[in-house]
Amino acid sequence: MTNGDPSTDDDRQTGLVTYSRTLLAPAELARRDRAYAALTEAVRELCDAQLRTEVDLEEVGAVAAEVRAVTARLLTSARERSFGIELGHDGGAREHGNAVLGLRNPFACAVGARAMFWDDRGARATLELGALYEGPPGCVHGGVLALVFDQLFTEAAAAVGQVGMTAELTVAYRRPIPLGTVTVDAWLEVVDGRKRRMHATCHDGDGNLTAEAEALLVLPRWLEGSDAIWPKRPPVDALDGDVSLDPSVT
Ligand SMILES: CCCCCCCCCCCCCCCC(=O)SCCNC(=O)CCNC(=O)[C@H](O)C(C)(C)COP(=O)(O)OP(=O)(O)OC[C@H]1O[C@@H](n2cnc3c(N)ncnc32)[C@H](O)[C@@H]1OP(=O)(O)O
Repeated sequence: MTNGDPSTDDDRQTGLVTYSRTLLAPAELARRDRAYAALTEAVRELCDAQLRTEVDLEEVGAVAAEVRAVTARLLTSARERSFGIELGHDGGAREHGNAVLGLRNPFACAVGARAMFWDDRGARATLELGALYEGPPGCVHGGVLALVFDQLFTEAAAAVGQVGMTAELTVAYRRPIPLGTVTVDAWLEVVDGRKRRMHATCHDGDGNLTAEAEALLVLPRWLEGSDAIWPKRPPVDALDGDVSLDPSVT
């Protein structure tokens, strides 16, 4: 099965994971990633503007027609299914459709300098969760935070070489989280065979502890001893430097 994208070859199957491999030269792949990252950012800005605009209704109608026309242009050539996982030239995995950190997903909040970073105990991120992520008025949606924790736990486990899938996730919401800057931090606490027990915190922009989470990650039986490839993330010291939109792009 292929993913309908002529720039990738047939899929490689590892357990339940399907990989495709790019057929593009490295420079072309990087050029393409930059172009799609710019498009994604533009769409993200559009979504925010669409949510907050107060232009008159005639203008709203005109913009809706223009956006539909743009959508039709994009669909003149499009994949038939989700992005999935591709393998880059360095063998690294590219999951550009991922809902939290996908390079081509406008809903993703952990991209560029806001990426999820790895260190020797886990992973963390400083995110900007604006109006698009609202739950209680002026505050971050609890489900959005659970989504962020779910991905962060996976990252933290991978950072210390203990990959797994989320089997259980519990969030304790301690106080409302104002929209804006949010810092999340996750680490591995206990490994018991294929089970990994994780812990995480969330702080708001003023440094208040707003939520804590626990998760049980399990290395799936089908993944044990397999050659599944896990994405690599930038080290935490990249936080102070220039972070590319996609760490797999060199
Ligand atoms: C991973 C693949 C990627 C590969 C390449 C990379 C690609 C890069 C991907 C990036 C990915 C990002 C992803 C973001 C984070 C998600 O969104 S993860 C998605 C949400 N989670 C899921 O879809 C998981 C669905 N559940 C499952 O697939 C399976 O139930 C599990 C969790 C893998 C476990 O299945 P299993 O391997 O058959 O485990 P099993 O042998 O039944 O149990 C093992 C142990 O775990 C315990 N256990 C299992 N489930 C539970 C549970 N729910 N509660 C309590 N205990 C449990 C069992 O009791 C058992 O304990 P012991 O008897 O050993 O003490």
